[in-house]
Amino acid sequence: MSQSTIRKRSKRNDNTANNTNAPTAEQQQQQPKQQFGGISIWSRLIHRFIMLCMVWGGMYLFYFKQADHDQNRLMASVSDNIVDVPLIQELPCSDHYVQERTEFPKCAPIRCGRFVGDSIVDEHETMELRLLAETVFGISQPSGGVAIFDLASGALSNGTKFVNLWHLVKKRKNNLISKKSLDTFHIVKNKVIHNLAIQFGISPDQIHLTKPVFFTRITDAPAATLNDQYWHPHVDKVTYGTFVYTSLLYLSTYGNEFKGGRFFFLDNKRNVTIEPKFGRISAFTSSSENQHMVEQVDSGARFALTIPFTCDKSQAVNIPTID
Ligand SMILES: O=C(O)CCC(=O)C(=O)O
Ligand SMILES: [Fe+2]
Repeated sequence: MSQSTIRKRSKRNDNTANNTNAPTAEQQQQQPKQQFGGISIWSRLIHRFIMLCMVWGGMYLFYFKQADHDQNRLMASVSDNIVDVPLIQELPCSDHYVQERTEFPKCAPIRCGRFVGDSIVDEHETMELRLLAETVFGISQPSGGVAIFDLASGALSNGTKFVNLWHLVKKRKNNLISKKSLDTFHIVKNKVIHNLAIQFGISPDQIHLTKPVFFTRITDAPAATLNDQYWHPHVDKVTYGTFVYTSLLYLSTYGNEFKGGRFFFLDNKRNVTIEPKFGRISAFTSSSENQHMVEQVDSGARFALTIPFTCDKSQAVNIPTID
């Protein structure tokens, strides 16, 4: 309320204080005509205008929040700690599974979707696999921003090509991979299978590891090969052929060890974001209901392990053993 209004009001109060009796008809006629209940018409107009602005502002904010909510949803942020029960998003399955359901009824998904869990794999297991990745990538000199090591085939990025690490290990030319880290991998894989079976209503003994089972280290170095262009939207079943379930174990933390590099599910009306976090499992059915992409890494090094599964035993792979 303006100061002049306050002044006017106190003046009026003074007048009434002096007059103990009700105002005479003459006095009433002298009252300013533009006052209602003691507030000038201007004050009322300003008051109404402010109220209107507040209502419009509120509606505008609500609309924007709603629009943002429709376009993007942060499913799992780094500050979230998803323990005990995984966070699940169920989705209608794509038609891809129709044939798989008849061929592999205990493996093809009955329900589709995705889940995220931060306590499926423990800290020691994650650390063991992170160390494996760091050791292996220590001898890899990729030409671009992506270093890949496929645990199944042994292929390790080297320049614009690959070397076979298993050949080197078997020839005892190095001891980069220990039995302990491979045992840890199998423990992690079995934990993931257990969770996939629960979430997607399948039999744990009917899904099989398929290739490639790969570690990645992504930096901001410019792309030199097609493999380096990891940021394109894709559907894993189309890209890799045999995937029915994709699981990812993050071995480093977004915002802490690297910038950029978030994972986005590209749903019809919105993106659903997973922020990679050390020890976090993100798993999903691999068909078009889960189209996704990885944001470009701006700085630091992003480590992850992809563990994919198939229903088709003929597409299964074994990880070599070490004694
Ligand atoms: O590393 C990730 O978060 C996902 C990688 C991915 O989508 C892929 O390799 O197909
Ligand atoms: Fe993918």
